[in-house]
Amino acid sequence: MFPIQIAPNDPRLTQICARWDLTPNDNAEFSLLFEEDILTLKKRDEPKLGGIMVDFVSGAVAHRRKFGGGRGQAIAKAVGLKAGATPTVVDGTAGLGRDAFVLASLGCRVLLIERHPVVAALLEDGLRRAYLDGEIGPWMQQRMQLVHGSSLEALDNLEDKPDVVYLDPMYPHREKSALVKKEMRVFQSLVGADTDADGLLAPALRLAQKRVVVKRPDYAEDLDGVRPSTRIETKKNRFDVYVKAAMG
Ligand SMILES: C[S@@+](CC[C@H](N)C(=O)[O-])C[C@H]1O[C@@H](n2cnc3c(N)ncnc32)[C@H](O)[C@@H]1O
Repeated sequence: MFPIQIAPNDPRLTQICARWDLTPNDNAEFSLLFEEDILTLKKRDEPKLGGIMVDFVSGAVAHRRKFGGGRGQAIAKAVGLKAGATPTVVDGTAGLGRDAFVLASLGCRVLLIERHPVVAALLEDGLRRAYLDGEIGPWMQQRMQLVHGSSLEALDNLEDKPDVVYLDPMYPHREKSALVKKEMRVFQSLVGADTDADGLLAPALRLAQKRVVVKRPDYAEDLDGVRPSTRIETKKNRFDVYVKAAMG
């Protein structure tokens, strides 16, 4: 049960609490509210940080889909997207679904697994609105599906083996907190560090047919101390690629 503050007279929030096992609590650190039909999370004592929400239809994520470099992006190369190869992907650490959305918008079918109930609630709300959108709704319904649970178990229980398992666990930030984007600060204080992330690599390698891709900050050590087959570097991050078989 995760304690959360909600507006008591909004029946949509009462439903969300029941569905995601959230406990309405007036003194909770975080509050959930609808802002213009968008489920939003705020840190109660730090309103200046603003809210976090999932919006695939407009805003930064939609902008990146339209103008963000398509299959030339590092993440696309890392999962092996190329002419004639559009891999299926399990995103084992879905978060706010941004990376998964980039891959889905490039044609990949992505199963998103998220264990934090509040993050999963925000993600489901973002998917609900995206599924209804006239432009992206039809392919979103086909390509992005959410599962709530821990990938530490779920990866070993999936029947359909994807080409790629993608992992982006939380990593403690090195930058001074003032430099971390406001939205990221709310997200980090909600989720914390994924200290058990090393345990994801082995089940990911068992499940993926072709490769496992791990997104890491450039200063981070290898996941579970295992050296990848290759690395794709970006300005702040790198994608560690563990190759099992050629993309074909
Ligand atoms: C850094 S965020 C991922 C951000 C995501 N790549 C994006 O583009 O929005 C990491 C997320 O993974 C989730 N997570 C960590 N370990 C997990 C596990 N074992 N199973 C499912 N979700 C997990 C955390 O709750 C958090 O929401």
